[in-house]
Amino acid sequence: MIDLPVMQFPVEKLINTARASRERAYAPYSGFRVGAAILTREGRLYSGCNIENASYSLTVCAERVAIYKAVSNGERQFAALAVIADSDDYCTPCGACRQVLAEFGREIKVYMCNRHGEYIVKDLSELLPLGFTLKKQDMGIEGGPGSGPVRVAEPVDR
Ligand SMILES: O=c1ccn([C@H]2C[C@H](O)[C@@H](CO)O2)c(=O)[nH]1
Ligand SMILES: [Zn+2]
Repeated sequence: MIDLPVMQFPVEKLINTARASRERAYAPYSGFRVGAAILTREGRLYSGCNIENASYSLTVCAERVAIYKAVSNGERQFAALAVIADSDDYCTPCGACRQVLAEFGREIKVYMCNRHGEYIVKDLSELLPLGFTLKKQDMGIEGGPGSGPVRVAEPVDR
């Protein structure tokens, strides 16, 4: 793996990719259009936009769309994520997206942008202190999550 340090990658390119994806946001209910982009440690980019739904709760954030696109293309190692909305405020990822991102590492840089492309940047570990993880011993298997047979939950007595 090349493990491109994030500082070697132009942050503007990451943010511009997120901004371009925002143009494809499907947000007829909130009108709040969001774009995201995630950078792999080998330097590949995946983008996402928010996709809303008439049932509201099925809405998916731009960040998770980007993460899921990347992971479904075989990516697991991430350097940075950018998120941008059409707002003067910095767009910060929701708790669900922080947790989903944390599945793939705590050292990921998160660029939270305003409409002008200005940003604040923090490590995911700062955005999600004490986030939930399964320890090896919780899974009852050697390698931790993903490396062994799936444990099926016991049915609950009613
Ligand atoms: O970081 C965020 C915050 C909100 N949204 C979306 C969800 C919903 O479609 C709309 C309003 O919350 O913005 C994102 O995609 N990312
Ligand atoms: Zn979210």
